[in-house]
Amino acid sequence: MNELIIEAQNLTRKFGDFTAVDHITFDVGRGEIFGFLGANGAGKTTAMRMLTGLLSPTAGEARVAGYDVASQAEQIKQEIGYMSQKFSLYGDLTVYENIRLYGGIYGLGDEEIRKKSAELVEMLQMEALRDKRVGALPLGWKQKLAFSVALIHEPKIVFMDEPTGGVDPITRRQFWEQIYKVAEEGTTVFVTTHYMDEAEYCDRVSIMVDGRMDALGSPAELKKQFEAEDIEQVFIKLARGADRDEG
Ligand SMILES: Nc1ncnc2c1ncn2[C@@H]1O[C@H](COP(=O)(O)OP(=O)(O)OP(=O)(O)O)[C@@H](O)[C@H]1O
Repeated sequence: MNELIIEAQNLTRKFGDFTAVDHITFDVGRGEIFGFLGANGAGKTTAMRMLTGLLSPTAGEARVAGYDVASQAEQIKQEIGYMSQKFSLYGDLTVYENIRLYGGIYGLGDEEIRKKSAELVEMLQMEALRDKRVGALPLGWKQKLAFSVALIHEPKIVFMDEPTGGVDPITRRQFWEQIYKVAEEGTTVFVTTHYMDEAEYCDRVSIMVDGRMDALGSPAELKKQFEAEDIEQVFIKLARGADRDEG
């Protein structure tokens, strides 16, 4: 594999006696699209919080973009983008205002923000919507905008937590075209999803069960290993053995 953007070794997080993430070991390369799957409560959010420097591990270690998650969280925040359904754009601000706001949050200068805002609005073909309130846009547009905004500071890796929830398959497919483009340009994409067709679009997929990473490989490798027709079947075979499912 080329340059490694994530290197996790026995990464673990306990809450009291409960082990939410249990010694996970994996690498993710530059420009790779890495799918992070698991049933509700499997430990995905906890693992992502550690990888983004928001929560310290109780054992093991991880480096993201070359920085240690436990001791260099501030440097990591400069190198990553983050997008989730729950935490994202400001509905009361316009498209343009959101872009400018995030440019500021990510530490870009005024001139850079002006340049980037114009580029993003054009790339998204949102010129006509520039001054519209984001709250009034269709969900699919909001998602595309949130993705672009997460990339405004040209991070090495973007973490996405169920980025396409709630939209139709065609809009999801269009969103994935954007993901491919960004990955081709060298940005690593780390994505959680509940849509099994999306898992098939990833270069590699990991499946978490009860805090452990029970499967890791390309979609083709996993289908072969688990003698399954598709990733959904792999997922079901693994999830059947799980103790936790809070869904
Ligand atoms: N702060 C906390 N204190 C105690 N337990 C926690 C805490 N955060 C998470 N957990 C527990 O750790 C386990 C893993 O939770 P986590 O949110 O990481 O799962 P998940 O895979 O992201 O699930 P979902 O898909 O529902 O978001 C769950 O059993 C959860 O209740």
